[in-house]
Amino acid sequence: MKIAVFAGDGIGPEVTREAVRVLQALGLPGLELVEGDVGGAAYRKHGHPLPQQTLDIAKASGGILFGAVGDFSLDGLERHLRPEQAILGLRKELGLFANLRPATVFQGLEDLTTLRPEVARDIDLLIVRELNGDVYFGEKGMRQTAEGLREGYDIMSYNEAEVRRIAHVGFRAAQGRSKKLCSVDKANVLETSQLWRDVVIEVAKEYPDVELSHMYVDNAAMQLVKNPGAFDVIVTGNLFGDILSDQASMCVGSIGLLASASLSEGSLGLYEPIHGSAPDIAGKGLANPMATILSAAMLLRHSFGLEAEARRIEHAVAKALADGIKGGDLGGSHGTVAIGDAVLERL
Ligand SMILES: NC(=O)c1ccc[n+]([C@@H]2O[C@H](COP(=O)([O-])OP(=O)(O)OC[C@H]3O[C@@H](n4cnc5c(N)ncnc54)[C@H](O)[C@@H]3O)[C@@H](O)[C@H]2O)c1
Ligand SMILES: CC(C)[C@H](C(=O)O)[C@@H](O)C(=O)O
Ligand SMILES: [Mg+2]
Repeated sequence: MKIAVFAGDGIGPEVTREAVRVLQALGLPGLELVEGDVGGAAYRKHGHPLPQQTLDIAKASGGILFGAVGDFSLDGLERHLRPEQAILGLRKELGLFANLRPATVFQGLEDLTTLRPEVARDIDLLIVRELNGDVYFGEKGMRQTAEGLREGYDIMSYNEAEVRRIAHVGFRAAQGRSKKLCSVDKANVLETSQLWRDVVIEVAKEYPDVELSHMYVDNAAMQLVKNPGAFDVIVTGNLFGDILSDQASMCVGSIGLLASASLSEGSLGLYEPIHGSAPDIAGKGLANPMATILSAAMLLRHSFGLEAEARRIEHAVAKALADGIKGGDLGGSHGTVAIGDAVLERL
């Protein structure tokens, strides 16, 4: 089994190292890890955030473990050379259109959240985020208005095929859980969202066992804090899913806990924490690697069908948390390596 490891920038290499140690400790037969450069690190070395050799490594692998990209000192580069283009390029080039971002409160650890424990207690939700379209990939640029003012623009659009394929992912995910799907949009204002809603309603006819509801994204942001336990599966577009998943992470406890899977039509997937390169704590050994370790579990489950091994990792993380192993993001004092050690001890 060949796994590509793209550590990236900032805390990316620190958290990825711990996830790799966990993968290695499982004794998986034929495990082969192949490293590749992405992000600002790749730009500095090769002049591009997503070099061809990295793409080749990705395509030759069965799954990709990704750290994070982003380097503020490179934010002045033309957009196509900025570090973030590595992750955007991989998602697009590899057809990784379905982003699964689960947010579940760890049992007995309701006090990790900044919400009141009785509000957070029931959180067990899954955000299904479309990852290949929306305002992220539309035409964009800078121009001048007739009055000579600078104007930035980004075209938001979805076609019906793009909405249909992510809607199916959402409905199937709901079928495997408690059969409730909430589609989040902004159909009261955006044509993109009206089409989204129309198509989701059409697809719903194929899933009579799933209860479909719709919610505007502003209300969804509010309900995620008011009554997060009421959500099961949320299906939404690229931009709304990005924002709501960071919010959901804090409902659970910390952005350092949330893993993700970005899936294609085939078995190739990319697995990464939902957080970024965290330049404010990079290089200090302070980052919580649990989100990346949990992403490695998702990799084993979704790309290699190794459910038992995935659960071993998830139980070890939950046990470490229950035993009081907490990073600074959770008000604790354990560093990156100490958290990795603690998970390894409990595998
Ligand atoms: N998929 C990705 O690679 C990805 C995702 C988000 C942001 N980014 C990039 O990362 C850079 C920083 O962005 P940002 O500051 O908005 O978001 P961020 O997620 O990097 O950090 C936000 C806050 O959360 C904290 N944090 C994040 N991960 C943590 C962890 N594992 N443990 C403890 N604390 C953690 C950070 O210290 C910071 O205070 C930017 O260049 C951005 O574009 C990349
Ligand atoms: C780094 C950025 C391009 C990325 C996104 O917006 O998708 C990140 O915020 C994420 O959540 O994975
Ligand atoms: Mg994000």
